[in-house]
Amino acid sequence: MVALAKLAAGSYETLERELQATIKDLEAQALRYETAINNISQGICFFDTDERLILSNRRYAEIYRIAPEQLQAGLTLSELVERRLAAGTSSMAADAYLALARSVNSGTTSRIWTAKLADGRTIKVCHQPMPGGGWVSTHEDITELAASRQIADERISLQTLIDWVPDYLWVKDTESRFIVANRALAHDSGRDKTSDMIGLTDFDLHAPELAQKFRLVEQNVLSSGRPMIDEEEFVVDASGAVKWLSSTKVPLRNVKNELIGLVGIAHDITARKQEDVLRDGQARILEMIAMSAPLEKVLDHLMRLVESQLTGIFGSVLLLDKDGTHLRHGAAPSLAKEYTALIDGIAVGSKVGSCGTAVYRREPVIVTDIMQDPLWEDYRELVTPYGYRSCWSTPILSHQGDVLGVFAMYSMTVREPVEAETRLIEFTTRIAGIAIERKLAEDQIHFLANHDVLTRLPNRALLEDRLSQAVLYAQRYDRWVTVVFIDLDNFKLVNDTLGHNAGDELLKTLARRMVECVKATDTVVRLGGDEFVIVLFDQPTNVDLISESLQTIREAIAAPIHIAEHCLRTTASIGIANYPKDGANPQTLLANADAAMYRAKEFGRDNFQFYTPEFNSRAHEKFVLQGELRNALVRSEFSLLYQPQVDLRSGRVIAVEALIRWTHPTQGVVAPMTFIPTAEETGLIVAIGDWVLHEACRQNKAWQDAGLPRVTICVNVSARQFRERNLVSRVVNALRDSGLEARHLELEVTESLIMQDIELAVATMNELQELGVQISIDDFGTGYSSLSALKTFPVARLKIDKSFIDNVADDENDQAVVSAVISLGQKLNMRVIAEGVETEDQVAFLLKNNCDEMQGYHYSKPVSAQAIGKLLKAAAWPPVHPRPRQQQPD
Ligand SMILES: Nc1nc2c(ncn2[C@@H]2O[C@@H]3COP(=O)(O)O[C@H]4[C@@H](O)[C@H](n5cnc6c(=O)[nH]c(N)nc65)O[C@@H]4COP(=O)(O)O[C@H]3[C@H]2O)c(=O)[nH]1
Repeated sequence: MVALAKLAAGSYETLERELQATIKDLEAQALRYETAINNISQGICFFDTDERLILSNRRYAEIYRIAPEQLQAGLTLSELVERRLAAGTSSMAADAYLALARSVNSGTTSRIWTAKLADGRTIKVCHQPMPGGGWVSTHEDITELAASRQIADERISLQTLIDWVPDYLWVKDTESRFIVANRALAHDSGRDKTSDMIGLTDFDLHAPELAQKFRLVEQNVLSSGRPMIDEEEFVVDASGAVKWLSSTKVPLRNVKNELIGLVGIAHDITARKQEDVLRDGQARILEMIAMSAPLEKVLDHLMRLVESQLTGIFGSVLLLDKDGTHLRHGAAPSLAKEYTALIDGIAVGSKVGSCGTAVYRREPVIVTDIMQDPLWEDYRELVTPYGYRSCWSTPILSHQGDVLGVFAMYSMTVREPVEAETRLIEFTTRIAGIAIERKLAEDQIHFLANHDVLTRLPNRALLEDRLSQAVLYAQRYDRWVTVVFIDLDNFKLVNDTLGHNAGDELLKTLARRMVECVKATDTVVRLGGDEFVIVLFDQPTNVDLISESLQTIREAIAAPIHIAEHCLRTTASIGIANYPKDGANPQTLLANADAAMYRAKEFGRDNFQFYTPEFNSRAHEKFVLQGELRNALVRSEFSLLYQPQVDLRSGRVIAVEALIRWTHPTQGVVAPMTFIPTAEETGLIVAIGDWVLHEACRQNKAWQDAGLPRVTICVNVSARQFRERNLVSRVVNALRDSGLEARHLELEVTESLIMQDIELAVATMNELQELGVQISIDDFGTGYSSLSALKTFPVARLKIDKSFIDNVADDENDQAVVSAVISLGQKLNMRVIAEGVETEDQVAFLLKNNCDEMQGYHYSKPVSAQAIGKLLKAAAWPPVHPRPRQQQPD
């Protein structure tokens, strides 16, 4: 357009000149352009939209080995492909190539790829679509670069590969020398570079035994040609840590299949192994706890288990003392023994190292540097010689949250626990808590099984054991053992009058006193109720010295005891048996001390008796007696005698006392005092008493039915009978069966019987009185009746005990007592009868002192029912103090 304008305006010559110049310029420009294109190092070609070649350079012709003249403009893409195929520089078949090229050409973005030519060269192709259609592509021969890259890649990637593997990887020759080792193996073998491993053997890295073990395994692989797969092995690495490995060792062959060494790979399974050890260890410890293994052993195992999991850690368990203020050694298998001895018994407090403080605070105390932490200020000197630098303590708690002890981990380095250690602390304190709690529960069960809960003294179960030990000791050292059997007198009275709490308090006080007055090696046992046994260990072979100890015990028991507002004095019946004189074994000694105690009771209580062999024959007799008594009722061997009771003023028989007799098949007539106590002990008295009641009522009714003057029949009731709940209904039965009116029956109860349980006694007496039955107090004066209590008793008569009557004629004291009782009884509206009256003087005294009635040999011994019948039949009553008409021997 510019040229035409000029043509219109100027001359042709000018135009031609300008045109020539422009053509020249363009030609020069094209030449420069072609020169430039031909001189670049990459092949280049341009194609138009019709896939016809616009331009290609020389390098392109060179790369594809096509003569430049065969690459004229206008050449089609498929013709070009044909030429490359012919030149052997195509990367694929013609169709495939055309398909690929067209798919690339249809895109709008550039693509780069590497083509591998048929002649082996590698060409990098960069393809760029042109805005108006067609494309330009550059081609670079990178054959050499690719080759060197490949070599570099292979080399670098193999080492990199194996170095990145955290497992151990190695290749060894047939002499077990390392040819290749990865970084992990070199590092753990203490080598800086992997190349430092080359040529080394296991003997350069491990202890000889371990190296030999590896050598044998590898030689086995090499000689058999069979791989070893996933075998567990352990090594000690350069840092001294033990590692468990799962190793695979495979024979290595060259292309000719010749054995040239082996390839090994080993995977670190230490963590898994530790988990296994921990799991197995935990199971083992729980089993030990379940099997009641000693606590020290369980804790020792636990500490070793903890230490097996960690490196450079020492475990320790301290147990909280019963007093709750001190810590005792529990287990610390790896701590220095001297150190554990020094901290044994350490106090709990706010600044007592890690352990004492952790228990005090009831929370973990982590001391990372013992040398700096103020909690250790007072203990630094103590710990310094052992080099412990950090101590992490955690209280061991029961499931209820009570502190049982403390677990500590000591380390020689200044640090705090890592996560794994914290987990292990939790695990350990939990297991230790279970073990300690179990032990405490067992101790408690054991204590309860062997001790009396009230007094906390050993019980019968422990007695034999302690006594056996004492006997063994005495045997060996030629000493004595003294067994003291103690039965408190009238303990029941305290229980009944002051209540069970007072009784318990009394027992506890006496138990404490007994313990205080014997040696620590002696044993005080509560057998139950009010019975105690003391085993005096290691006694001198001298009865006098033993008596001294006994006297101390008696005094301890007798000292006043203040309970609430009461001041009590207790006495005891004590029996003593000594080893070896009175028995060679615990059972005999106990039985003989018991027999001696009974003897003391028979002797009127509040005394002690040494065992003598006669006690045994007595015990034997008692045993036989019991058997015979059981049969006596069935065989009707019992009978009753009757002793008259006379009105002192009128001389009339106003009552008769029924007194039992036993006609023994071989011994003849046996007096009641011989068998009544045994009948009481065995309970047979209840049946016997029932029989007496029925027989006495029946006899009295028989006398009445015979038309004889009416008298009261007096029947003795024993304590045991009185305690029977159905005493009243038994009395009702006897009255009903006999048809006797209640007012003609009197029950004699002893003063001590009433005092055993005043409330119950008064209630029963009231019931009987309501029936119309009379009550009298037998043996009055021997018991403990207080006057105020006496007033409340529904009692018709007091019987003054024979012991006061015996000497009443001469003894002023007895006279005073008897006259006092007479006036007392009369003031209380009771009649008073004197028992055991034998002489005229006694009668005279009684008459003078206004006694109401009397009973005794002076008038009549106990006689048969017939004799009483005759006596009653006599029409004329004897004068005031006559001799009886007839007397039969008792
Ligand atoms: N030396 C002497 N003794 C005299 C005289 N007057 C009476 N006695 C004896 O004194 C005892 C009086 O009976 P007790 O005090 O109830 O003492 C009775 C009573 O406690 C008990 N007893 C007797 N029969 C029975 C019974 O059927 N049941 C119960 N539970 N105990 C009975 O046995 C005890 C002794 O009975 P006995 O041997 O029959 O002895 C009787 C009687 O024979 C006397 O002037 N001089």
